[in-house]
Amino acid sequence: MVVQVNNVTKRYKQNRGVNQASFTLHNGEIIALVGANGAGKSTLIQLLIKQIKPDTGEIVWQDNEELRYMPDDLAFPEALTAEEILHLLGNLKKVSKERQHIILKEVGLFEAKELKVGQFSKGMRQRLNLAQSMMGEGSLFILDEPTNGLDPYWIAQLKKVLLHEKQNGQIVLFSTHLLSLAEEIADSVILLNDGEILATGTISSLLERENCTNLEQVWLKLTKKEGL
Ligand SMILES: Nc1ncnc2c1ncn2[C@@H]1O[C@H](COP(=O)(O)OP(=O)(O)OP(=O)(O)O)[C@@H](O)[C@H]1O
Repeated sequence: MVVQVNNVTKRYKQNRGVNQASFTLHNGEIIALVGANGAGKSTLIQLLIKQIKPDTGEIVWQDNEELRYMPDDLAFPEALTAEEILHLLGNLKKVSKERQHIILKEVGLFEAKELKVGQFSKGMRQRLNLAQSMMGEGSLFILDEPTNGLDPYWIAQLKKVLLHEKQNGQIVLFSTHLLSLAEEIADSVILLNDGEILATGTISSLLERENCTNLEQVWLKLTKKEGL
């Protein structure tokens, strides 16, 4: 499956949002969406998941439009347990109990499955958020700042999950402020700044084109933050 984003613009007040974004997403590819606070990453993600509509431009899907999504923050009912929440969502998304338990194990919440979410730490809530996004169908997997609140062990586990999804032929698109993570696991990068795509392409092509040795240098150079 391929997703094409053609000249997509979404303007909020003061012209912020996303301006004339164009790129193509391919199967079996991990794409990192990077950019400063307010650059437009979440806006672009909301456009991709059809939570908002573009003012102009279009997003064209070559195949069915099913996707899975991990928002940057997801409030769960505090009085329910992790198992109950996955069970409810599993019924909606037709995911077997066995698969629900496998996912709980993958995100390290199997032992805590009978604890109420109200007793969860921030990292545990984020892992439950990851778990809900791993359920269901769809060949586009979108994650908005998935490392938020995760400790180094769980960031390492998240990397494994994303690489595994890629091996299964998924398109994995995630936003992040961790440029080293983008460099480590992403095939390509979309660098947003003030709603504009400043650069897009494979990591190696960006490094070569900008004559830089790492993504941080590319980011500082293109966003003109060198020397700050
Ligand atoms: N619903 C909205 N109404 C008005 N302005 C908005 C809305 N959503 C986003 N914006 C503005 O659009 C711009 C891009 O915001 P967005 O949340 O997409 O950035 P981001 O790159 O995800 O930022 P961060 O790294 O801080 O999460 C910002 O200037 C923001 O204030």
